Amino acid sequence: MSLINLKSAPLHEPVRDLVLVEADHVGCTYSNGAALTVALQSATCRVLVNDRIALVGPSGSGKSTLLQLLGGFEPPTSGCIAWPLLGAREQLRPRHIGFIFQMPSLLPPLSVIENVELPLLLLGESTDLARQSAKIELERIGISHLADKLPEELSGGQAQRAAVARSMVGKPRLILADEPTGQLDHRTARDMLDAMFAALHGTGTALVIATHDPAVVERLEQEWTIRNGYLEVL
Ligand SMILES: Nc1ncnc2c1ncn2[C@@H]1O[C@H](COP(=O)(O)OP(=O)(O)OP(=O)(O)O)[C@@H](O)[C@H]1O
Repeated sequence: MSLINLKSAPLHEPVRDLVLVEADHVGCTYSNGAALTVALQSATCRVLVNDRIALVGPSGSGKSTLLQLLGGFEPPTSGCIAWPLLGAREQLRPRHIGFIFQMPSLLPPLSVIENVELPLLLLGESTDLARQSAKIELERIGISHLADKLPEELSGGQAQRAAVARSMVGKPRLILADEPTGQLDHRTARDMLDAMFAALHGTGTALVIATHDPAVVERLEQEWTIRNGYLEVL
C-alpha cells in the first residue's frame, strides 16, 4: 500500500522525496492529419517509491497513452509531467524506467539473451557483466532455456517474458507494463508475477501495470481507473 493517499496530499517532505513521477492535469490528443483523437484528459496522479498500481479501464480508454506519457516517450499535449527522483525526460530509459510494451518488442536479429543484455550495453556496461546480469534475469523469470532462441522462435508468452526480463535487467526504479500477461495462461501469468515481485522485493522499485486481468489487479495494492480518457485515482 502506498504510504500516503497522494491524490490530495500536499507535497511536503518527506512525500516529495518519494515521488518517482507526477502528472499534473495531463492531456494527450493524437492528430492524424485533420483527425484529432483526445486520448487522455486532465489526468493527475503520482507514483511513489515502492508503489504497486493496477491501471484498468476498457479498451481504448487511454491506458497505454498514460503509461507512455509516464515513461517519457512523448511530452503531453497539455499539463505537466515531472520525474523528481529520476531526472529529465530524455534520461529516463533504460536507466531509470523499464517499459514492457503491449506488442512484441524484441529485436528480431538478436537472441533472447542478447535482447535482455542490450539495455546494459547501451548504458556502457561491460559485455561480461551485461551477459552475467542477463543470465540472472532470465533465471528469475524462468526462461533460461530460451536464452539462445531468436524472437521468431518464441511463443507470444515466451516473448513477453523475455521483454519482462529486459525491462528489469538494469534495475530501474520504475517499471511500466502494458498488458504484460495478456498473452499468458493463468498459471504462467501467476508465475511471472511471482518472479517479478520476488525480484522487486525490497528494492523500492515501483510498478504500474495496465491490465484487463482481475487476477493481476488483485495482486497490486492500488487501482487507477480510466474511462474515456478520464483517470480516477482512488
Ligand atoms: N498513435 C495514435 N494515433 C491516433 N490515435 C491513437 C494513437 N494511439 C492511441 N490512439 C487512440 O487513443 C485512444 C486511447 O488509446 P490507448 O491505446 O491509450 O487505449 P488503451 O486503454 O491502452 O486500449 P487497450 O486496452 O485496447 O490497449 C484510442 O481511441 C486510440 O484509438
